[in-house]
Amino acid sequence: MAMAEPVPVHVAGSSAPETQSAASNVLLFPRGVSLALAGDSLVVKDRTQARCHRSKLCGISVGDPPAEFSVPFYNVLWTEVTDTGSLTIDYALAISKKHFRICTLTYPLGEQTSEVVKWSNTLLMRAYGPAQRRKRAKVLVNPYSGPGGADKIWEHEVKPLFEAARMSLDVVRTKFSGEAVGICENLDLDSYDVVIPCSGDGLPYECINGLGKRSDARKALRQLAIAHIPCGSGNAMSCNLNGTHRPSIAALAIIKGVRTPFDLMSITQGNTRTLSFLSQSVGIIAECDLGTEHLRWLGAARFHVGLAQRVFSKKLYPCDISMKVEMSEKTDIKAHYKRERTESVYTMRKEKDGEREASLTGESTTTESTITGDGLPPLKFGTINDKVPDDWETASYDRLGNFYCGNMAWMAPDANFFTAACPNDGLMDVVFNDGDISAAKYVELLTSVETGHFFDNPHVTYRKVSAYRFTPRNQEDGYISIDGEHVPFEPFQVEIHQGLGTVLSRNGKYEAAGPLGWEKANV
Ligand SMILES: Nc1ncnc2c1ncn2[C@@H]1O[C@H](COP(=O)(O)OP(=O)(O)OP(=O)(O)O)[C@@H](O)[C@H]1O
Repeated sequence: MAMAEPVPVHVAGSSAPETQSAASNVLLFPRGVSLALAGDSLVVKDRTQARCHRSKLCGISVGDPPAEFSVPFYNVLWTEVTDTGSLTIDYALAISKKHFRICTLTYPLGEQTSEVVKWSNTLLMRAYGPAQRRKRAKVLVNPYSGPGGADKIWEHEVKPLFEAARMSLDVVRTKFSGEAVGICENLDLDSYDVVIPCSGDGLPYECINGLGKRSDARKALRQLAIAHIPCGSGNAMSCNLNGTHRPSIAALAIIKGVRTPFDLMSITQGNTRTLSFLSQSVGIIAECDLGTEHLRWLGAARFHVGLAQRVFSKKLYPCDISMKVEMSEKTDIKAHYKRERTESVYTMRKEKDGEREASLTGESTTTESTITGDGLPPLKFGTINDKVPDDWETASYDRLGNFYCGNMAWMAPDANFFTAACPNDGLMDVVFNDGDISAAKYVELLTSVETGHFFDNPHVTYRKVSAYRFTPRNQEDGYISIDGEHVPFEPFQVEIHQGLGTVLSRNGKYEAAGPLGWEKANV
């Protein structure tokens, strides 16, 4: 980090009103050094600082430093005029497609700092936009997530970025399965803005269920956002909200993340009620997810290996499915998606100014959440133990190969199963297909997930539903996966609660591209 000598700076335009609007965004320093707020970037003219911006060949810096370089506002982590009279700017510099390095610009100032303070505040405003600055985070690191390595990821790739962004961090390394449930159940809501699991999708599931167990569950789920640093093998939450499964890129997305209302699903099974944020599956996908634990060391590849092993078996999963179908035509679903993407004003949850709901009363539970509510919204359609409502569509499926219900688009990197999913449309996306199609067709079907053609594949039934019940038939045992967790092989019922939860997202929407051609849908 190079330091300029301490001399008064001049804010260009401050003594020349006629040019002020164009030039007051520029700080001038001696020897031709300047910092300018231009478009969506900070433009730095400073050869000494430009050394780390030299072009790279095979990762090695070559050539002379450029005369100037720009730092996207998105990458600016913090800026301030320090007590000792220096202007500092911390930013994240992409050193590869996967990693950032933190760089600091420091310029000692003279006496004339009020204009610089103003300039620095403008830079902060542009760097953060509507996102909350200096978020107060409860961080939960699962050392055993995915292929392992969450400790290192947190220490080396994530924590330095959060610290540079002046976030306040309260970090817990989880010691046993289920610990995050208790932590979130007992968290002081007013001390944190966000809970950040550094894990796979298992820990966010625990966090949401911990908040859901509280007597003030609705308030807690609304007030505390969940954000995700990807350290597991699937990392769906981070893919959808941060647009990446790379930890340091996710960290920057969280620093700049906006509070976004997020649908959650209630699952009733036996006498329990739990929350699901991601998916439920029965059939080939559930088996791949839950039957490949021994391949955990493979990271994301374990799902591919699992699929390849099972595609040829043509196993069938007979069942009854009842659904409250809201949309069944793919053209209608594309139009709905277009409306959500382009017209929705309900994409950002305001920061905490008077938005907090009154605390809800109710008994606090320390054991499994029971069906009676416990601060969660009441169930509109009853539970698995009630009669199926008359207006639901019920059918028997003797040849089912896969049933998959999702609330997010990507289930893993490159696995955009629920192309039309939206974060707060109050609807779940359901896909299912027969299991006795040829292996070649199956492979084509699964490949179409990666190419973005899955939604339009004629073998795929795609629906938007607000509730459903799944009842397995004629099978002794099998896999049911709720957010990747193994639950008993018993009937279950699901209903969605619009905007019950809050997440941090990069843009107030999912990062997936949507079903092909949605832009041209007739709305
Ligand atoms: N210290 C720990 N020891 C053992 N299990 C833990 C510990 N901390 C958390 N867990 C459990 O590990 C499970 C898996 O966690 P996590 O989601 O982080 O990783 P993952 O399953 O590898 O990710 P993915 O869902 O992407 O495959 C969670 O259900 C959690 O309860």
